[in-house]
Amino acid sequence: MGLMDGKKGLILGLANDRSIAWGIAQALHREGAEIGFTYVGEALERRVRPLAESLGAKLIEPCDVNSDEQIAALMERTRETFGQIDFLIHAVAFANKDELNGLYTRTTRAGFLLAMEVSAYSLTALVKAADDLLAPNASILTLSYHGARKVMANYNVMGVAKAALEASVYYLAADLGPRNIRVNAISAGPIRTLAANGIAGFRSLHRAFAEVAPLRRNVTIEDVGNAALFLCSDLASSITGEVMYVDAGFNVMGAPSSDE
Ligand SMILES: NC(=O)c1ccc[n+]([C@@H]2O[C@H](COP(=O)([O-])OP(=O)(O)OC[C@H]3O[C@@H](n4cnc5c(N)ncnc54)[C@H](O)[C@@H]3O)[C@@H](O)[C@H]2O)c1
Repeated sequence: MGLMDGKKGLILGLANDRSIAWGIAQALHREGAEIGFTYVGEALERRVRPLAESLGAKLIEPCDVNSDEQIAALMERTRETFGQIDFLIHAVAFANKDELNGLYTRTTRAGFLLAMEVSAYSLTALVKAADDLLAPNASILTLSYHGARKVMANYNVMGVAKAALEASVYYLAADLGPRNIRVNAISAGPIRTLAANGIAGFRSLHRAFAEVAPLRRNVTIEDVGNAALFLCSDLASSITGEVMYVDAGFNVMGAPSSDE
């Protein structure tokens, strides 16, 4: 018996086998979930399709979250393939590389709006479009980062977008709670992925993190996948509106320990 037996849903944000979405997909699949995947553009489709097929995916569709038409088409295909869905995983974010270095005060209007649209509004757009597909007990999950709450050098406009994303989790949880639909976020520690490559100084941030975190290590996509599995399963049936840290404890530290 798997924790996700009989559950079906969508994962948006798979780019390659280093994606957090891949860690989540593997954990949910291992416990019996049936998963549909999306991709953006042909280059990513070539990477996503074989990964999705290796998990027996019946639905692999394009979806640029900035397009209401593509979101609507995705939900139509989802209805045909699955009927209702029990989970929706949003592992999507983007900001121009130019905005992810130096001073936050240099953020452009266009760069701000783009980061907000892809990284924050898209969760609301997806939930809105999936509304009548969501089964009672469905679980919605997004990915945040500590830069939403504390200043992280170079994270800049993405920190502001993640703050909006976390607030969206609260409001969506309040709206959908009466239907027993849960909405949560995982705030993951830094992981070397395609998206993380765009952030200036990420390598040294990644290294320093493991020196400061109470567990003295970085987190993996498997760690995040297992936490996502918990939040999407019935084990977490009373948890909603929560931003759960999966960060080896980094967020509780004020100053680094002086034990070495
Ligand atoms: N890697 C980290 O250190 C870290 C830490 C905390 C949170 N996160 C968050 O985890 C999530 C997944 O990122 P990742 O690190 O696995 O990187 P990733 O590059 O593997 O995934 C990012 C995904 O966003 C998708 N995307 C970008 N623009 C899109 C659009 N317009 N429409 C649809 N999809 C779009 C990309 O195709 C890609 O699949 C993101 O929200 C990211 O901010 C990452």
